[in-house]
Amino acid sequence: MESFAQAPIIEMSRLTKKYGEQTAVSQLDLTIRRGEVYGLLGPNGAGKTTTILMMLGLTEPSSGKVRVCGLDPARQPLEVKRRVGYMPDDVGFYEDRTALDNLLLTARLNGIPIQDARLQALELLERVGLQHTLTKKVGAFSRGMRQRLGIADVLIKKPEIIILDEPTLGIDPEGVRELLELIEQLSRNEGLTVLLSSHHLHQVQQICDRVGLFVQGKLIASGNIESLAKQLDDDGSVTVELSAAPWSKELDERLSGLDGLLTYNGPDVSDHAYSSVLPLDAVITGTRDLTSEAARTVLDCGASLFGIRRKQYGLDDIYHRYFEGGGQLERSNGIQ
Ligand SMILES: Nc1ncnc2c1ncn2[C@@H]1O[C@H](COP(=O)(O)OP(=O)(O)OP(=O)(O)O)[C@@H](O)[C@H]1O
Repeated sequence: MESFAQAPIIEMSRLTKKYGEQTAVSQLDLTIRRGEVYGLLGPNGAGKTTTILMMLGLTEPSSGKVRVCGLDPARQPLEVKRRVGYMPDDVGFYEDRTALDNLLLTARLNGIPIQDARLQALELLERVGLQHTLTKKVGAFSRGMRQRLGIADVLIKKPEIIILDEPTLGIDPEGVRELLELIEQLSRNEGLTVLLSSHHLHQVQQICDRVGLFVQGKLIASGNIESLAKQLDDDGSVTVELSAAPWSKELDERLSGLDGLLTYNGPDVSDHAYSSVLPLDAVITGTRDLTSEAARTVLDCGASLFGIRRKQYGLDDIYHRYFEGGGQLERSNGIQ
């Protein structure tokens, strides 16, 4: 039986949104599980916001299906709104009121009794690190403080899912780190499902369990970083980078003759450089991992090994490969 933690909480199948002739979201198949932190990653105009609006019932799909907590947002928007907290990229507050006042207003709109609301709001302000700003008007808040208040504002109605559109936009690095930590804690400690839309690879990589890459309305890849890296590296080849000295003709020849080698990119050496004590670099790609054989070869040739590592693909490589290589769009079939 499927455990609670793995139960789907958001399901989209063949979800499509057209604006006139333009397809903003095309045939989207995606399932997000309870408690997951999922990152929607993609350039401007990729369809991230349109997807979010369909989940919230704020725009109707042209075709296909979306279910949020088992509900159809187009038919049951209020039910969905009760369960989902949405923080747009530019949160609006009453600027001449305090953070506490703003939270109490949101609580009132959500039908929370005033006594409970006050306690909850104070607790939330502490949780997002705004407990020392109780008398300050929101108009005087920094962007980072506003975003933290935005998170408290979506949490006050105790949602099952929070959707954050570019939550770290315009915040300094320290503020970003704190905000990401807060989001991660919310998911880990309280089982909250988090959907995060972003342009920032590194931030998404830090806290998301899985990432979906959107390009031109299509979800072209989805998975954890490891599985995306595998998709990137799907011909099974392994690349090893090494640094050694002194370099010799023998070392060159033996490395380029390794069994299972696909490509060898040795240093550009002159006779003089062969005797250099400065380490030189080589890149070896094989049909399998040649790290230990390459290391042994260096030592057998009487050279010192200054470094050797199997190349690991990060989200950066993946992002560039998918976003800059139109040819990769074909891989979109059958992802979950
Ligand atoms: N109300 C609308 N009417 C017509 N076209 C729209 C409308 N909303 C969005 N679009 C178009 O749909 C496409 C997807 O836009 P969307 O805002 O979903 O992208 P996005 O990935 O969220 O981009 P960004 O990162 O800039 O917010 C874009 O080409 C956009 O111009």
